[in-house]
Amino acid sequence: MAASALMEAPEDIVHNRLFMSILESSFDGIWIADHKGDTLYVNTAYERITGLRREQLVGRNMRDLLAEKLFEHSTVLVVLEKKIPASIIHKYVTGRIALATGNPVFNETGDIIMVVCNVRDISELIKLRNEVETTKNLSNKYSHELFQLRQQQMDNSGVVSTSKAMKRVIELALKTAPFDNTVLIQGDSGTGKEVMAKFIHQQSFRREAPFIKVNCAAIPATLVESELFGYAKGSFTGANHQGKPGMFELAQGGTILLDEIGEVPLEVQAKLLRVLQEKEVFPIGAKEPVKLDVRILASTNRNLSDQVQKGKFREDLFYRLNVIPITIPPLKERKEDIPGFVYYFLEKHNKRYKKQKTIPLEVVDIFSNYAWPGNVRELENLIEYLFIISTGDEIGLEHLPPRLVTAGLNLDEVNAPGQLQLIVDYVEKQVISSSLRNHGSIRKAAAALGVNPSTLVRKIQKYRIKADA
Ligand SMILES: Nc1ncnc2c1ncn2[C@@H]1O[C@H](COP(=O)(O)OP(=O)(O)OP(=O)(O)O)[C@@H](O)[C@H]1O
Repeated sequence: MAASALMEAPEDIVHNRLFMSILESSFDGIWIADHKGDTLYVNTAYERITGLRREQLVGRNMRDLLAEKLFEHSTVLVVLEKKIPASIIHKYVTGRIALATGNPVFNETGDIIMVVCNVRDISELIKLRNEVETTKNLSNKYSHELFQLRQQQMDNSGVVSTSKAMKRVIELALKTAPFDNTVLIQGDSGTGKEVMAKFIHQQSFRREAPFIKVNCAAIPATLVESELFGYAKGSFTGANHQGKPGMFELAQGGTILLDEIGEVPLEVQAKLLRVLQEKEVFPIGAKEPVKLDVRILASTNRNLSDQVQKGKFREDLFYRLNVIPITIPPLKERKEDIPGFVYYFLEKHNKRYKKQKTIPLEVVDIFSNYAWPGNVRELENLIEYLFIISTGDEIGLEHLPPRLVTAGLNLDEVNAPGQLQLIVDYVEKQVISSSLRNHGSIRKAAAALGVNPSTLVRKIQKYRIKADA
Protein backbone atom coordinates (compact mmCIF):
# COMPACT_ATOMS: atom_id res chain seq x y z
CA MET A 1 0.00 0.00 0.00
CA ALA A 2 2.70 2.49 1.07
CA ALA A 3 4.77 1.70 -2.05
CA SER A 4 1.85 2.21 -4.42
CA ALA A 5 0.76 5.27 -2.45
CA LEU A 6 4.15 6.86 -3.06
CA MET A 7 3.64 6.52 -6.78
CA GLU A 8 0.63 8.82 -6.52
CA ALA A 9 0.64 12.61 -6.39
CA PRO A 10 0.90 13.99 -2.81
CA GLU A 11 -2.63 15.35 -2.97
CA ASP A 12 -3.94 11.94 -3.95
CA ILE A 13 -2.02 10.23 -1.21
CA VAL A 14 -3.53 12.36 1.51
CA HIS A 15 -6.96 11.75 0.05
CA ASN A 16 -6.58 8.01 0.05
CA ARG A 17 -9.09 6.92 2.72
CA LEU A 18 -7.17 3.99 4.10
CA PHE A 19 -4.05 6.04 4.31
CA MET A 20 -5.98 8.82 6.05
CA SER A 21 -7.41 6.50 8.63
CA ILE A 22 -3.90 5.24 9.44
CA LEU A 23 -2.64 8.79 9.85
CA GLU A 24 -5.64 9.72 11.98
CA SER A 25 -5.09 6.81 14.34
CA SER A 26 -1.50 7.85 15.05
CA PHE A 27 -0.89 9.01 18.61
CA ASP A 28 1.88 11.31 17.36
CA GLY A 29 0.99 14.44 15.43
CA ILE A 30 1.55 14.35 11.68
CA TRP A 31 1.98 17.27 9.34
CA ILE A 32 2.43 16.78 5.63
CA ALA A 33 3.60 19.54 3.33
CA ASP A 34 4.39 19.48 -0.37
CA HIS A 35 7.66 20.47 -2.08
CA LYS A 36 6.71 24.16 -1.95
CA GLY A 37 5.98 24.08 1.77
CA ASP A 38 2.20 24.20 1.38
CA THR A 39 0.41 22.32 4.12
CA LEU A 40 -1.49 19.33 2.73
CA TYR A 41 -2.61 17.68 5.88
CA VAL A 42 -2.42 17.71 9.71
CA ASN A 43 -3.94 14.97 11.84
CA THR A 44 -6.06 15.19 14.98
CA ALA A 45 -3.15 14.26 17.21
CA TYR A 46 -1.30 17.30 15.88
CA GLU A 47 -4.18 19.53 16.96
CA ARG A 48 -4.20 17.90 20.39
CA ILE A 49 -0.46 18.26 20.88
CA THR A 50 0.04 21.79 19.56
CA GLY A 51 -3.31 23.39 20.35
CA LEU A 52 -3.46 24.69 16.73
CA ARG A 53 -6.46 23.95 14.50
CA ARG A 54 -6.37 22.38 11.05
CA GLU A 55 -8.31 25.25 9.54
CA GLN A 56 -5.48 27.58 10.53
CA LEU A 57 -2.93 25.42 8.71
CA VAL A 58 -4.16 23.30 5.80
CA GLY A 59 -3.64 24.94 2.42
CA ARG A 60 -1.31 27.57 3.89
CA ASN A 61 2.34 27.95 3.08
CA MET A 62 4.82 27.36 5.83
CA ARG A 63 6.54 30.73 5.25
CA ASP A 64 3.27 32.57 5.88
CA LEU A 65 2.57 30.58 9.00
CA LEU A 66 6.06 31.36 10.21
CA ALA A 67 5.51 35.06 9.47
CA GLU A 68 2.33 34.91 11.54
CA LYS A 69 4.48 33.50 14.35
CA LEU A 70 2.38 30.39 14.92
CA PHE A 71 5.73 28.79 15.71
CA GLU A 72 9.29 30.02 15.90
CA HIS A 73 10.93 27.66 13.40
CA SER A 74 9.81 25.43 10.60
CA THR A 75 11.06 21.85 10.36
CA VAL A 76 9.50 21.57 6.91
CA LEU A 77 11.53 24.49 5.54
CA VAL A 78 14.73 23.10 7.03
CA VAL A 79 14.08 19.72 5.41
CA LEU A 80 13.22 21.33 2.08
CA GLU A 81 16.34 23.41 2.16
CA LYS A 82 18.81 20.77 3.38
CA LYS A 83 17.12 17.75 1.82
CA ILE A 84 17.80 15.67 4.87
CA PRO A 85 15.72 14.71 7.95
CA ALA A 86 15.67 17.30 10.74
CA SER A 87 14.45 17.42 14.35
CA ILE A 88 13.51 20.65 16.10
CA ILE A 89 11.88 21.41 19.44
CA HIS A 90 9.06 23.84 18.74
CA LYS A 91 7.37 26.33 20.92
CA TYR A 92 3.92 27.08 19.51
CA VAL A 93 1.93 30.27 19.80
CA THR A 94 -0.38 28.31 22.12
CA GLY A 95 2.47 27.88 24.61
CA ARG A 96 2.79 24.14 23.93
CA ILE A 97 6.17 22.57 23.28
CA ALA A 98 6.73 19.55 21.03
CA LEU A 99 9.49 17.77 19.16
CA ALA A 100 8.98 17.74 15.38
CA THR A 101 10.97 15.39 13.16
CA GLY A 102 10.64 16.04 9.43
CA ASN A 103 11.53 13.50 6.74
CA PRO A 104 11.78 14.27 3.03
CA VAL A 105 9.96 11.99 0.57
CA PHE A 106 11.70 11.82 -2.82
CA ASN A 107 10.39 10.86 -6.28
CA GLU A 108 12.27 8.59 -8.72
CA THR A 109 14.34 11.52 -10.02
CA GLY A 110 15.48 12.43 -6.50
CA ASP A 111 13.33 15.54 -6.06
CA ILE A 112 11.44 16.14 -2.84
CA ILE A 113 7.74 15.69 -3.40
CA MET A 114 6.69 16.16 0.17
CA VAL A 115 7.83 16.44 3.77
CA VAL A 116 6.25 14.31 6.46
CA CYS A 117 6.63 15.66 9.97
CA ASN A 118 6.13 13.58 13.02
CA VAL A 119 5.30 15.71 16.05
CA ARG A 120 5.76 14.24 19.49
CA ASP A 121 4.35 15.63 22.69
CA ILE A 122 7.34 16.18 24.95
CA SER A 123 5.58 18.14 27.67
CA GLU A 124 5.74 15.04 29.89
CA LEU A 125 9.43 14.73 29.12
CA ILE A 126 9.99 18.40 29.83
CA LYS A 127 8.02 18.09 33.05
CA LEU A 128 10.22 15.16 34.02
CA ARG A 129 13.35 17.05 33.03
CA ASN A 130 12.23 20.01 35.17
CA GLU A 131 11.50 17.66 38.03
CA VAL A 132 14.95 16.08 37.71
CA GLU A 133 16.45 19.56 37.59
CA THR A 134 14.52 20.62 40.71
CA THR A 135 15.47 17.41 42.49
CA LYS A 136 19.09 17.92 41.49
CA ASN A 137 19.03 21.48 42.82
CA LEU A 138 17.36 20.31 46.01
CA SER A 139 19.87 17.52 46.44
CA ASN A 140 22.71 20.03 45.94
CA LYS A 141 21.08 22.31 48.46
CA TYR A 142 20.64 19.49 50.97
CA SER A 143 24.16 18.19 50.54
CA HIS A 144 25.43 21.74 51.07
CA GLU A 145 23.29 22.05 54.20
CA LEU A 146 24.48 18.64 55.37
CA PHE A 147 28.07 19.72 54.86
CA GLN A 148 27.44 22.91 56.84
CA LEU A 149 25.67 20.95 59.54
CA ARG A 150 28.58 18.56 59.72
CA GLN A 151 31.01 21.48 59.89
CA GLN A 152 28.90 22.95 62.67
CA GLN A 153 28.85 19.64 64.49
CA MET A 154 32.61 19.45 64.08
CA ASP A 155 32.98 22.87 65.64
CA ASN A 156 30.59 21.98 68.46
CA SER A 157 32.38 18.75 69.11
CA GLY A 158 35.70 20.63 69.38
CA VAL A 159 37.57 18.86 66.63
CA VAL A 160 39.86 21.32 64.90
CA SER A 161 40.60 20.47 61.28
CA THR A 162 41.87 22.80 58.59
CA SER A 163 44.31 20.65 56.69
CA LYS A 164 43.24 18.40 53.84
CA ALA A 165 44.68 15.44 55.71
CA MET A 166 42.48 16.08 58.76
CA LYS A 167 39.44 16.79 56.63
CA ARG A 168 39.90 13.35 55.06
CA VAL A 169 40.14 11.81 58.54
CA ILE A 170 36.95 13.60 59.63
CA GLU A 171 35.16 12.55 56.44
CA LEU A 172 36.06 8.90 57.10
CA ALA A 173 35.03 9.18 60.76
CA LEU A 174 31.67 10.65 59.70
CA LYS A 175 31.15 7.84 57.21
CA THR A 176 31.79 5.12 59.76
CA ALA A 177 29.95 6.84 62.64
CA PRO A 178 26.41 5.53 61.88
CA PHE A 179 27.62 1.91 61.71
CA ASP A 180 28.73 -0.52 64.38
CA ASN A 181 31.98 -1.73 62.83
CA THR A 182 35.24 -1.66 64.76
CA VAL A 183 37.61 1.17 63.95
CA LEU A 184 41.34 1.08 64.52
CA ILE A 185 42.68 4.59 65.09
CA GLN A 186 46.43 4.84 64.66
CA GLY A 187 48.72 7.80 65.14
CA ASP A 188 51.61 9.09 67.24
CA SER A 189 51.05 10.09 70.84
CA GLY A 190 49.10 13.33 71.20
CA THR A 191 47.80 13.44 67.63
CA GLY A 192 44.17 13.27 68.74
CA LYS A 193 43.19 9.58 68.61
CA GLU A 194 40.94 9.85 71.65
CA VAL A 195 39.41 13.05 70.28
CA MET A 196 38.58 11.15 67.09
CA ALA A 197 37.11 8.19 68.98
CA LYS A 198 34.86 10.55 70.97
CA PHE A 199 33.90 12.29 67.75
CA ILE A 200 32.78 8.97 66.21
CA HIS A 201 30.78 8.22 69.37
CA GLN A 202 29.17 11.68 69.36
CA GLN A 203 28.19 11.32 65.72
CA SER A 204 26.69 7.84 66.24
CA PHE A 205 23.25 6.81 67.46
CA ARG A 206 25.00 5.77 70.69
CA ARG A 207 25.82 9.37 71.61
CA GLU A 208 23.47 9.41 74.62
CA ALA A 209 24.96 6.18 76.01
CA PRO A 210 28.36 5.94 77.79
CA PHE A 211 31.73 6.42 76.12
CA ILE A 212 34.23 4.36 78.09
CA LYS A 213 37.95 4.69 77.49
CA VAL A 214 40.20 1.91 78.76
CA ASN A 215 43.90 2.62 78.80
CA CYS A 216 45.14 -0.91 78.25
CA ALA A 217 48.76 0.13 78.92
CA ALA A 218 47.89 1.48 82.37
CA ILE A 219 46.31 -1.74 83.68
CA PRO A 220 48.74 -4.32 85.12
CA ALA A 221 48.79 -7.43 82.90
CA THR A 222 47.33 -9.56 85.72
CA LEU A 223 44.30 -7.29 86.04
CA VAL A 224 43.50 -6.62 82.39
CA GLU A 225 41.05 -9.49 82.19
CA SER A 226 39.07 -8.61 85.33
CA GLU A 227 39.07 -4.91 84.42
CA LEU A 228 37.77 -5.57 80.92
CA PHE A 229 35.41 -8.46 81.54
CA GLY A 230 34.58 -8.09 85.25
CA TYR A 231 34.15 -10.95 87.65
CA ALA A 232 31.28 -12.83 89.22
CA LYS A 233 30.32 -12.91 92.91
CA GLY A 234 32.98 -14.56 95.10
CA SER A 235 34.99 -15.65 92.11
CA PHE A 236 38.45 -15.18 93.61
CA THR A 237 40.04 -14.31 96.94
CA GLY A 238 40.49 -10.62 97.48
CA ALA A 239 37.81 -9.78 94.96
CA ASN A 240 34.77 -7.73 95.82
CA HIS A 241 32.13 -10.09 97.27
CA GLN A 242 29.42 -8.65 95.10
CA GLY A 243 31.38 -9.19 91.91
CA LYS A 244 32.26 -6.32 89.58
CA PRO A 245 31.15 -5.41 86.07
CA GLY A 246 33.94 -5.03 83.55
CA MET A 247 34.52 -2.04 81.32
CA PHE A 248 32.64 -3.71 78.47
CA GLU A 249 29.53 -4.02 80.62
CA LEU A 250 29.89 -0.43 81.77
CA ALA A 251 29.86 0.63 78.14
CA GLN A 252 26.55 -1.22 77.43
CA GLY A 253 24.59 0.63 74.75
CA GLY A 254 27.54 2.92 74.09
CA THR A 255 31.10 2.85 72.84
CA ILE A 256 34.29 1.46 74.34
CA LEU A 257 37.71 2.75 73.31
CA LEU A 258 40.52 0.26 73.87
CA ASP A 259 43.38 2.74 74.03
CA GLU A 260 46.93 1.40 73.57
CA ILE A 261 45.48 -1.88 72.31
CA GLY A 262 49.00 -2.94 71.30
CA GLU A 263 49.87 -3.37 74.99
CA VAL A 264 47.25 -6.05 75.71
CA PRO A 265 48.89 -9.38 76.69
CA LEU A 266 48.54 -12.18 74.14
CA GLU A 267 46.28 -14.35 76.37
CA VAL A 268 43.84 -11.47 76.77
CA GLN A 269 43.99 -10.79 73.03
CA ALA A 270 42.46 -14.25 72.43
CA LYS A 271 39.59 -13.37 74.76
CA LEU A 272 39.13 -10.00 73.11
CA LEU A 273 38.83 -11.72 69.77
CA ARG A 274 36.03 -13.85 71.23
CA VAL A 275 34.26 -10.73 72.52
CA LEU A 276 34.44 -9.20 69.05
CA GLN A 277 33.17 -12.34 67.38
CA GLU A 278 30.47 -13.39 69.82
CA LYS A 279 29.46 -9.96 71.09
CA GLU A 280 29.45 -11.27 74.64
CA VAL A 281 31.81 -11.34 77.64
CA PHE A 282 32.45 -14.02 80.19
CA PRO A 283 33.13 -12.32 83.53
CA ILE A 284 35.76 -14.24 85.51
CA GLY A 285 34.06 -17.05 87.41
CA ALA A 286 30.70 -16.50 85.72
CA LYS A 287 28.64 -19.43 84.45
CA GLU A 288 26.80 -17.49 81.80
CA PRO A 289 28.13 -14.97 79.30
CA VAL A 290 26.84 -11.40 79.29
CA LYS A 291 25.45 -10.24 75.94
CA LEU A 292 26.98 -6.99 74.75
CA ASP A 293 25.58 -4.10 72.77
CA VAL A 294 28.76 -2.07 72.55
CA ARG A 295 30.64 -0.48 69.70
CA ILE A 296 34.33 -1.23 69.93
CA LEU A 297 36.98 1.28 68.89
CA ALA A 298 40.69 0.68 69.39
CA SER A 299 43.65 3.02 69.23
CA THR A 300 47.39 2.66 69.29
CA ASN A 301 50.53 4.66 68.70
CA ARG A 302 52.39 1.52 67.72
CA ASN A 303 52.49 0.11 64.25
CA LEU A 304 50.20 -2.86 64.87
CA SER A 305 51.08 -4.70 61.69
CA ASP A 306 54.74 -4.60 62.80
CA GLN A 307 53.62 -6.01 66.14
CA VAL A 308 51.86 -8.78 64.23
CA GLN A 309 55.08 -9.51 62.30
CA LYS A 310 56.99 -9.72 65.56
CA GLY A 311 54.43 -12.15 66.97
CA LYS A 312 53.39 -9.71 69.69
CA PHE A 313 49.90 -9.11 68.37
CA ARG A 314 47.45 -11.71 67.06
CA GLU A 315 46.94 -11.46 63.36
CA ASP A 316 43.26 -12.51 63.53
CA LEU A 317 42.54 -9.83 66.15
CA PHE A 318 44.41 -7.26 64.07
CA TYR A 319 42.22 -7.94 61.04
CA ARG A 320 39.11 -7.99 63.18
CA LEU A 321 39.95 -4.55 64.59
CA ASN A 322 41.26 -3.07 61.40
CA VAL A 323 37.92 -3.06 59.54
CA ILE A 324 38.09 0.70 59.11
CA PRO A 325 41.60 2.01 59.74
CA ILE A 326 41.90 5.70 60.54
CA THR A 327 45.40 7.13 60.68
CA ILE A 328 45.93 10.56 62.17
CA PRO A 329 49.07 12.16 60.77
CA PRO A 330 51.60 13.82 63.09
CA LEU A 331 51.18 17.58 63.51
CA LYS A 332 54.36 18.34 61.57
CA GLU A 333 52.73 16.79 58.50
CA ARG A 334 49.66 19.03 58.73
CA LYS A 335 51.01 22.41 59.69
CA GLU A 336 47.97 24.15 58.21
CA ASP A 337 46.15 22.97 61.36
CA ILE A 338 48.51 24.91 63.69
CA PRO A 339 46.87 28.38 63.51
CA GLY A 340 43.44 26.80 64.10
CA PHE A 341 44.72 24.94 67.14
CA VAL A 342 46.49 28.03 68.52
CA TYR A 343 43.33 30.15 68.40
CA TYR A 344 41.11 27.29 69.56
CA PHE A 345 43.19 26.65 72.69
CA LEU A 346 43.78 30.35 73.33
CA GLU A 347 40.04 31.04 73.15
CA LYS A 348 39.38 28.24 75.60
CA HIS A 349 41.63 29.97 78.16
CA ASN A 350 40.35 33.46 77.31
CA LYS A 351 36.79 32.30 77.95
CA ARG A 352 37.65 30.45 81.09
CA TYR A 353 39.66 33.28 82.65
CA LYS A 354 37.71 36.12 81.03
CA LYS A 355 40.79 37.51 79.28
CA GLN A 356 41.45 38.75 75.77
CA LYS A 357 44.97 37.59 75.13
CA THR A 358 46.19 37.41 71.57
CA ILE A 359 49.07 35.76 69.77
CA PRO A 360 50.43 37.69 66.79
CA LEU A 361 50.83 35.96 63.46
CA GLU A 362 54.63 36.14 63.49
CA VAL A 363 54.65 34.00 66.64
CA VAL A 364 52.26 31.51 65.05
CA ASP A 365 54.57 31.46 62.01
CA ILE A 366 57.42 30.37 64.24
CA PHE A 367 55.27 27.49 65.51
CA SER A 368 55.08 26.22 61.96
CA ASN A 369 58.85 25.75 61.85
CA TYR A 370 58.90 23.56 64.92
CA ALA A 371 58.64 19.75 64.67
CA TRP A 372 56.11 19.19 67.50
CA PRO A 373 57.31 15.79 68.72
CA GLY A 374 54.47 15.81 71.28
CA ASN A 375 51.97 16.73 68.55
CA VAL A 376 48.71 18.53 69.43
CA ARG A 377 49.12 17.80 73.14
CA GLU A 378 52.46 19.67 73.15
CA LEU A 379 50.91 22.62 71.33
CA GLU A 380 47.97 22.66 73.74
CA ASN A 381 50.33 22.64 76.75
CA LEU A 382 52.47 25.37 75.20
CA ILE A 383 49.47 27.67 74.75
CA GLU A 384 48.53 27.10 78.37
CA TYR A 385 52.12 27.89 79.44
CA LEU A 386 52.21 31.07 77.32
CA PHE A 387 48.81 32.13 78.63
CA ILE A 388 50.04 31.84 82.20
CA ILE A 389 53.48 33.41 81.90
CA SER A 390 52.54 36.39 79.71
CA THR A 391 51.55 39.33 81.85
CA GLY A 392 50.03 41.62 79.23
CA ASP A 393 47.39 40.89 76.64
CA GLU A 394 49.82 40.05 73.87
CA ILE A 395 51.82 36.86 73.87
CA GLY A 396 55.11 37.69 72.14
CA LEU A 397 58.30 36.09 70.95
CA GLU A 398 59.96 36.89 74.26
CA HIS A 399 57.60 34.46 75.97
CA LEU A 400 58.52 31.51 73.80
CA PRO A 401 60.54 28.73 75.40
CA PRO A 402 64.05 28.26 73.92
CA ARG A 403 63.25 25.06 72.05
CA LEU A 404 60.81 26.95 69.90
CA VAL A 405 62.95 29.99 69.25
CA THR A 406 66.08 28.09 68.40
CA ALA A 407 64.49 25.22 66.55
CA GLY A 408 61.93 27.43 64.90
CA LEU A 409 64.11 30.20 63.60
CA ASN A 410 65.53 30.07 60.18
CA LEU A 411 67.87 33.02 60.58
CA ASP A 412 68.04 33.57 56.83
CA GLU A 413 64.33 34.06 56.68
CA VAL A 414 63.51 35.95 59.84
CA ASN A 415 60.33 37.79 59.11
CA ALA A 416 59.35 39.55 62.29
CA PRO A 417 59.29 43.31 61.76
CA GLY A 418 60.71 45.20 64.73
CA GLN A 419 61.52 41.99 66.57
CA LEU A 420 64.88 41.12 65.06
CA GLN A 421 66.99 42.49 67.93
CA LEU A 422 64.74 40.68 70.38
CA ILE A 423 65.26 37.42 68.55
CA VAL A 424 69.02 37.93 68.26
CA ASP A 425 69.27 38.73 71.98
CA TYR A 426 67.12 35.78 72.87
CA VAL A 427 69.16 33.34 70.83
CA GLU A 428 72.43 34.82 72.17
CA LYS A 429 71.24 34.40 75.72
CA GLN A 430 70.23 30.77 75.11
CA VAL A 431 73.55 29.95 73.43
CA ILE A 432 75.62 31.52 76.24
CA SER A 433 73.57 29.80 78.97
CA SER A 434 73.90 26.42 77.34
CA SER A 435 77.63 26.92 76.69
CA LEU A 436 78.21 27.86 80.35
CA ARG A 437 76.30 24.78 81.43
CA ASN A 438 78.28 22.54 79.10
CA HIS A 439 81.75 23.95 79.86
CA GLY A 440 81.42 24.81 83.54
CA SER A 441 83.55 28.01 83.47
CA ILE A 442 83.55 31.41 81.78
CA ARG A 443 87.05 30.89 80.37
CA LYS A 444 86.21 27.53 78.73
CA ALA A 445 82.81 28.73 77.49
CA ALA A 446 84.42 31.89 75.99
CA ALA A 447 87.03 29.75 74.24
CA ALA A 448 84.35 27.44 72.85
CA LEU A 449 82.33 30.38 71.60
CA GLY A 450 85.39 32.13 70.15
CA VAL A 451 85.00 35.35 72.20
CA ASN A 452 87.04 37.12 74.88
CA PRO A 453 86.21 36.13 78.47
CA SER A 454 85.63 39.85 79.19
CA THR A 455 83.10 40.05 76.33
CA LEU A 456 81.36 37.00 77.70
CA VAL A 457 81.21 38.53 81.21
CA ARG A 458 79.62 41.67 79.73
CA LYS A 459 76.97 39.62 77.97
CA ILE A 460 76.31 37.52 81.08
CA GLN A 461 75.63 40.78 82.93
CA LYS A 462 73.55 42.19 80.08
CA TYR A 463 71.32 39.13 79.97
CA ARG A 464 71.39 38.61 83.72
CA ILE A 465 72.37 34.99 83.26
CA LYS A 466 72.45 33.35 86.66
CA ALA A 467 75.62 31.72 88.04
CA ASP A 468 73.98 28.27 88.15
CA ALA A 469 73.42 28.42 84.39
N1 LIG B 1 41.63 17.76 66.21
C1 LIG B 1 41.66 18.19 67.49
N2 LIG B 1 40.85 19.18 67.88
C2 LIG B 1 40.88 19.66 69.16
N3 LIG B 1 41.72 19.18 70.09
C3 LIG B 1 42.56 18.21 69.76
C4 LIG B 1 42.56 17.66 68.44
N4 LIG B 1 43.52 16.70 68.38
C5 LIG B 1 44.05 16.64 69.59
N5 LIG B 1 43.49 17.54 70.44
C6 LIG B 1 43.86 17.79 71.84
O1 LIG B 1 45.18 17.30 72.02
C7 LIG B 1 45.30 16.54 73.19
C8 LIG B 1 45.78 15.14 72.83
O2 LIG B 1 44.74 14.48 72.14
P1 LIG B 1 44.38 12.93 72.40
O3 LIG B 1 44.44 12.61 73.85
O4 LIG B 1 43.14 12.63 71.68
O5 LIG B 1 45.63 12.27 71.67
P2 LIG B 1 46.01 10.73 71.57
O6 LIG B 1 46.51 10.54 70.19
O7 LIG B 1 44.86 9.89 72.02
O8 LIG B 1 47.21 10.66 72.60
P3 LIG B 1 47.85 9.35 73.31
O9 LIG B 1 48.31 8.44 72.22
O10 LIG B 1 49.00 9.93 74.07
O11 LIG B 1 46.78 8.78 74.15
C9 LIG B 1 43.95 16.50 73.86
O12 LIG B 1 43.94 17.41 74.94
C10 LIG B 1 42.99 16.96 72.79
O13 LIG B 1 41.98 17.75 73.35
